[in-house]
Amino acid sequence: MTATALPVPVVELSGAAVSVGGRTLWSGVDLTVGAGEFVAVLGPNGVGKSTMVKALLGLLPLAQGEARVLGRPVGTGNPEVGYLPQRRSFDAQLRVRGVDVVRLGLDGTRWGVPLPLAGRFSARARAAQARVREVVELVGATAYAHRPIGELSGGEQQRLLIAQALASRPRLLLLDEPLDSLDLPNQAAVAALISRICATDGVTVLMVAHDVNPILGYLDTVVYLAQGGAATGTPREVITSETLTRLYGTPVEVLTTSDGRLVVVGQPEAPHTHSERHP
Ligand SMILES: Nc1ncnc2c1ncn2[C@@H]1O[C@H](COP(=O)(O)OP(=O)(O)OP(=O)(O)O)[C@@H](O)[C@H]1O
Repeated sequence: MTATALPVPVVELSGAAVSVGGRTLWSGVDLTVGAGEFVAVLGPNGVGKSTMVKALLGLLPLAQGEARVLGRPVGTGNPEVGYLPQRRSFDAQLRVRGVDVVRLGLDGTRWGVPLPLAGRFSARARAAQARVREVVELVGATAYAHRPIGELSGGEQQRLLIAQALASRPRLLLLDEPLDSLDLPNQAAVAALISRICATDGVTVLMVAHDVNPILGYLDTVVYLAQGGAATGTPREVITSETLTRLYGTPVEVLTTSDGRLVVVGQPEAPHTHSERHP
């Protein structure tokens, strides 16, 4: 009898540690993430959440342990990995349309160079247009995607940027604080959208976030980073008063609401600016 091959994990970290400038940010991180899972990377400011994304992109070598993405050692320029970096904003005067920004996710290097007339009607161009339409619809941005991106709200811009990252059909999407600067209803809406993308398209999403509450109901796995330690597992395993108090070094309480949802109270607030990097 032939044994059925187990699916290859999308993200695997084993005994992983990262150092910058000779300082260890986090260590001993073990994580296995499968297809279609929604994972949040959480923890206080400066603990190294973005650095974890950079390590998975192959931009920063691990100091210890091993990192594999889609069964292979991490490397740069993997077309199966989509990435949305932290803190993007568009100038209010920018006239480029939302759909053009999304299209950049397919052929970024050719942006702004008009195709020759014949090229505009080629099968390839038609397929690209169809894909842009499809992802714009998927993120619910059809109504405003033809407007200049600079005129759109933060939440609308964020949806179009997620569409851009999805355009090339990545199997892993790395999002660095995509909810930053969104109001609470928009944070919940974008979290619901990401969860839908995981479920319907089988895309694995690893997202850095500050506040766990708006996304908690959608997460399969959480990674809490803290100085000198880390905890990974399902929200129910990791999000406990005891674990978060230990990781943050300050009292954090986890409550269960009458309808069974977890709520984290007392998690240190994220400052609006990164004072140590942007005085
Ligand atoms: N290339 C680098 N060289 C030196 N230090 C760095 C480098 N990149 C990051 N750091 C430092 O590593 C630490 C972790 O940075 P990182 O951006 O990963 O934190 P974070 O948890 O994402 O923070 P935040 O919540 O504030 O966005 C910070 O102290 C930062 O200044």
